[in-house]
Amino acid sequence: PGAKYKDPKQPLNTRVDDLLRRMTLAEKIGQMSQIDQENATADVISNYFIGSVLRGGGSVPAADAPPEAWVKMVEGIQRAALSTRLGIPVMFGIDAVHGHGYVYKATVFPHNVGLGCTRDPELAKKIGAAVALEVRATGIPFIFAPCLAVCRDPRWGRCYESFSEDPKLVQQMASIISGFQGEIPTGGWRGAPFIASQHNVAACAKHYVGDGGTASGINENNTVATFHELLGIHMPPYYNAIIQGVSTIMVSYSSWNGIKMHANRFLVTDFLKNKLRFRGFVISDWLGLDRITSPEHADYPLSIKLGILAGIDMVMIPYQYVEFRDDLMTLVQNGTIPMSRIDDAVRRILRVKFTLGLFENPYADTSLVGELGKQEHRDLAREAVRRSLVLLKNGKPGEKPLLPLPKKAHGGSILVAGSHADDLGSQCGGWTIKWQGMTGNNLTAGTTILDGIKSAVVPGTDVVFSENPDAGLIQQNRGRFDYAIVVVGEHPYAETSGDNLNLTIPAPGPAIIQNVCGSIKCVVVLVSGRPLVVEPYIGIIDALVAAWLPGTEGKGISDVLFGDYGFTGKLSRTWFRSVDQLPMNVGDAHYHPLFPFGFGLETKPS
Ligand SMILES: OC[C@@H]1[C@@H](O)[C@H](O)[C@@H](O)c2nc(-c3ccccc3)cn21
Repeated sequence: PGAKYKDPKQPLNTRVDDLLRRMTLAEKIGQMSQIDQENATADVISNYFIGSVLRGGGSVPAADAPPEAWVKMVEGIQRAALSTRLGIPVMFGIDAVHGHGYVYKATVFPHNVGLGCTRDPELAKKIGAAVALEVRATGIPFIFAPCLAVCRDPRWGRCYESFSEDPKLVQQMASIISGFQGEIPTGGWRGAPFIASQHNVAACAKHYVGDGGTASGINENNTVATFHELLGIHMPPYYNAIIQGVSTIMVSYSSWNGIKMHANRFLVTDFLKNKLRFRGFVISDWLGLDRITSPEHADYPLSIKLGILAGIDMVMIPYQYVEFRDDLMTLVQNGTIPMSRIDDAVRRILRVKFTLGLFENPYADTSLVGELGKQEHRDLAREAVRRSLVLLKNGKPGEKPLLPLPKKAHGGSILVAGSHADDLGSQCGGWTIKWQGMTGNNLTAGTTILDGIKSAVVPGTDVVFSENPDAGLIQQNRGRFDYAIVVVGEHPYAETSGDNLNLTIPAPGPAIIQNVCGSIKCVVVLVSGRPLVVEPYIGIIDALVAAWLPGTEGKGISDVLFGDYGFTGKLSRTWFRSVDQLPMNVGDAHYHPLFPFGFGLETKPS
């Protein structure tokens, strides 16, 4: 009969043990190696027994590639892996962090900071399930999501990837994992990886642990906290992730009290693997081992020794696979790293691959290509946009509310102004088509906020769009407009490029607010990854809406502005008065925000 590990009727652990004992050290190290797709040729995959490939820095099959092209690319890599002696399938991973954002015409959902404002775990699950289908449409079974950071300082460039500053709200939204992977059966199955079907994907809870607590929000920096504070603020979401059977956990670039997380055996092995009984695999971040030293890669053998002994199982190398293999081989052969550590890593990786069904289904289910960007998913994203919006002001003191806006202007025109009114890329933010995101309207398929406004007003209504209207013109024409919608905010960024100490609305946003709102009744819609400085303008603004980074479904904003739906969102983060107050989070002794955590005005559907 064939080898036991190839028999799906065998118990999982029997398959793992049977396969492990057949593997050479080179094959084991291969399984621990994740390389970037840019160097994943058939020869490299087969000669180095590569276990995983990611789409990382910047490669796509082609510009505007359809799902079939992604399927073909992943298939080529898989065929090479299956041609090896033991035929262990490769696991392809990608950052589907707000929908399958890297893929042309995928549905792009609101980034996590906005989803947190819905406070709806069931919505999170539905989104997870939809994203899993869009990822599977491209033949990919593994995503580096969700980010479970508890962002404690909005100056951090990754704060929009965090559901909230409040660990309990992040724990609630961690239910997105049950959408990605499928709902774990009640009872039994504690801590072991769980993937329900070929319509689900292996998820990755990241970045373990305390990524959102770095000093002054400096990316990849140091989180100063007692163990009690770490457990109280940053650890809770990982309990929820493990209970849901999360398959993988990614280690943070950051340090805890000066110790690099990628070298922290106490937290990765003693606590996560032994105390919390996490049974999936732990993956490093990109060059995470290299960055244990400064300068990075200064002593790769030392980096590998510290990272692997800390408990990292799979290494996102992503290019130095020869050096990684050679150095790790040496460290095992000279006894620095025991074979038992290697076997633990490979066992965990194989457990996830068997649970994913990769041995039985190494190739894509091409019947799913139609799931990418499906209207049903776009409708779900539009609902998420509606429910993520937070109404911070509605009418000046003593004046009647401005929202919901009338769809029919009373004789006048409607002015739409601002850099973000007609910019699909900016409303999607980072991790969209490109790592850093893009501005403009031809990056993918979607509707801008302006598109939504135009389709919401009654036909014949004059909507005037001026990205950056001249102050004089506004003055002269002020009588012409019933009201104005000013859409301004941040341009796309990701990771360190988003670190920002002043958090002011980028120019020319403030000038546009002052020019327009100084003359015309205005609602300001802020497109940003986090709270920004608004206090200087709040007096001249009639209504203020936090829209966060809504993604491709811009109609979700006009749906609520014009009253088809009411505002229901509540702040997932404290809205500071001034950056001098930061960090300032709900529960702090000194807490004098402009708008507190949980704040949000409501309107009824009109
Ligand atoms: O894309 C893979 C992972 C992602 O999952 C992590 O959340 C994130 O920290 C990350 N940064 C880089 C990355 C950083 C600098 C240059 C090139 C790539 C790569 N990655």
